Amino acid sequence: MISEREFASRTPRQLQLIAAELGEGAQRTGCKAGPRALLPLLAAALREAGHGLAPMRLIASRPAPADDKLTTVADFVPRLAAVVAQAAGAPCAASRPPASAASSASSASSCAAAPAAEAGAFPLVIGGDHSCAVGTWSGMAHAVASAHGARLPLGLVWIDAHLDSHTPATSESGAPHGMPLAALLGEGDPRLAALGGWRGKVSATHAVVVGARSFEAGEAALLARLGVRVIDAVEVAARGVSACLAEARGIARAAPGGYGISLDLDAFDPLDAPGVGSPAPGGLPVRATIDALAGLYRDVRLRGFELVEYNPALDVDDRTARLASALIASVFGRMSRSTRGPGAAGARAAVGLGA
Ligand SMILES: NC(=[NH2+])NCCC[C@H](N)C(=O)O
Repeated sequence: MISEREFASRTPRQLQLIAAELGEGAQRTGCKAGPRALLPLLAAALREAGHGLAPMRLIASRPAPADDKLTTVADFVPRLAAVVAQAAGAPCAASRPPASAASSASSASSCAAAPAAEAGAFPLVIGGDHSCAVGTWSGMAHAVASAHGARLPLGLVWIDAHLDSHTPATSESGAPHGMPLAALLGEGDPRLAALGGWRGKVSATHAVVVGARSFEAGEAALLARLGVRVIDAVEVAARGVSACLAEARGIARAAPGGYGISLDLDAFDPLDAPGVGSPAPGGLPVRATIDALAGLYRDVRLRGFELVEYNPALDVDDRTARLASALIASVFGRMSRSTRGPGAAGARAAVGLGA
């Protein structure tokens, strides 16, 4: 929960919903259908919370040989990065020379919509498998670099059952959705890690993983070597999700470039969120997590939000979709004086949790 002071200083920004239709980063490609299935629900929840929405932006991965997932992802990621950079307000080519292929793509596409882009919307990216995160946060880092004239690394709160911190050298599955955090920290395949010609869009000292419980030794070793704080599921159970998310936010929001939140729906228990690409038993308590994220949109240092890995084919009675919609209603809900504001209460009601 953010302070009243942060709330008061928040300049309202238009929300830009970006659908990242990417599924080839995972072994099962069903998350590609996630954004289209979720967006009507999420848009309704956001409108109900009083948000004006910029026209929705859809970006899809192109069909590619099914046997080369990394190529598919590496093709998709710069396009998503360009869209996010534009939404977040990176200036167009006329005002600054492009520093990279990604920024030049961004510049070209942003000029058409320059007035909206200059205002700087708040990107809300809906995946897609989690490899889309490389595009989301690289694009955000580009927008921040353009605005500040310097490459300021971002902080990132990574809420997930997995660490997603493999490089191709340590991954057993070879699936890119197990690699995005490593890439954003500057490690692994240069097509992802050095997108736009530079590495380290996210700073290791300002990156935090919350809820991890399913991972392999190689990725855990990488995060330990880099000094990334990992608050695993055991620690969350011991300390409570609210305290853990508050700590994570404290670490991330001190980053020079501001911070983002990337939330994988598999962070929740498969009983609460069955419609995900890679379910892992255990998980964050739904009600407490939704409450802990209430009103976060108004944190002035929060640059964007990402929700990923919804697989509609595996959902049961729309349980996961309703959870996602309640979560978004809470994050983007109106601030109230108490931590149990209308956003959080409405969110709980929407997932059948009562008040
Ligand atoms: N974004 C996700 N669902 N990632 C799951 C990754 C699972 C496993 N660690 C792998 O690398 O294949």
